[in-house]
Amino acid sequence: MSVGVLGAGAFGTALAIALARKAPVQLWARSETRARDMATHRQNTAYLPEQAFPEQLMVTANLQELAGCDTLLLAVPMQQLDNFIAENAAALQEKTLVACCKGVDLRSGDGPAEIIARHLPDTGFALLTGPSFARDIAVGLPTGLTLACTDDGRGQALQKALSTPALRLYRTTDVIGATLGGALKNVIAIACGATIGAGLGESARATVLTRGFAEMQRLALRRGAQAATLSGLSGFGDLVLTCTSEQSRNYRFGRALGQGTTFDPSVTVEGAATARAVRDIAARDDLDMPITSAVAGLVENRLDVTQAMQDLLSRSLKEE
Ligand SMILES: NC(=O)C1=CN([C@@H]2O[C@H](COP(=O)(O)OP(=O)(O)OC[C@H]3O[C@@H](n4cnc5c(N)ncnc54)[C@H](OP(=O)(O)O)[C@@H]3O)[C@@H](O)[C@H]2O)C=CC1
Ligand SMILES: O=C(CO)COP(=O)(O)O
Repeated sequence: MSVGVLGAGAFGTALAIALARKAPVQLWARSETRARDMATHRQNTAYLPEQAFPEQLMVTANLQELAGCDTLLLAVPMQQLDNFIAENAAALQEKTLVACCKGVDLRSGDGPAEIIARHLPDTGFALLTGPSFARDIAVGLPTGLTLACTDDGRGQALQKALSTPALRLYRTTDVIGATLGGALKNVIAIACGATIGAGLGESARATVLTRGFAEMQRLALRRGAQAATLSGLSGFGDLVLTCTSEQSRNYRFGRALGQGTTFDPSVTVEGAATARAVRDIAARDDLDMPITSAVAGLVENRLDVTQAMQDLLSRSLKEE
């Protein structure tokens, strides 16, 4: 299997570094200047400074140079995926595409699998997700991930090719569960960050995390996911990581909302758009997702954290 990585941000670069420790990898950046800078300095100074590239990592801004790769990892942000696939469909045909993004597209309400199937219906698809910070992967720290693929034969081949001594991939055919777990944990991480930022305490955060997990399960099970996927790495595992770590951009964004401070708008915060997309899906499906709705309200500046918490606490009492 020959692997290329499309998207040279933090995650794409980290995956390329990890995989290039065992076999040649091509990393594609959309910016010629960035690609040249990385090739010269053998590191990604913009997104992942001080992580030296292995010898077998090649960088390019020319997609044609990845023509020989049979497997392409897509590491662009979720809200860019639709346009990215549409613009580059010709180069992506007849490849196996492994989406590495976490979220739900705001325009269509779709996840990566549906978006790719719409543009490239005959292309092999898998999703790589789970609790993993880019820097940890790049450094070579032990990390467990979920590889979701409906075609289990393809899934087994990808699991083998993309696992390394430090990166341990678990396999599932439940693409729906893996997609929704990875998308929704970012929304709940914003809520947890806001809770801590507003000084509401760690007990409150534990409640938000746990009731957030109940929301994740409610939506995912309704959409056909398996319960075991939600309690696995791509669901519960990533939820715990993202809701409790200062490394998480979603958590830090939520904390800034809670503190009433500004947050750099150029930073990728997948949970912000996903909260709005999922709030709309839940309304259509007649599902109760109060924490997700509260996060959508915070992101849209219709609510502040005090009001959001007041709304959540004043709901009628219910069974767990
Ligand atoms: N960072 C992490 O720890 C993890 C991230 N992920 C997921 O990976 C995905 C990517 O995140 P991450 O790498 O962190 O994000 P970053 O913000 O670090 O990087 C985003 C990258 O995508 C590129 N990009 C943006 N839009 C386009 C486009 N239209 N066409 C081509 N390239 C584009 C950017 O290019 P440019 O620099 O030119 O703007 C940049 O290289 C997200 O869905 C995230 O949830 C998953 C697990 C861990
Ligand atoms: O998905 C991640 C960890 O698994 C990265 O989280 P952030 O996007 O919040 O930084």
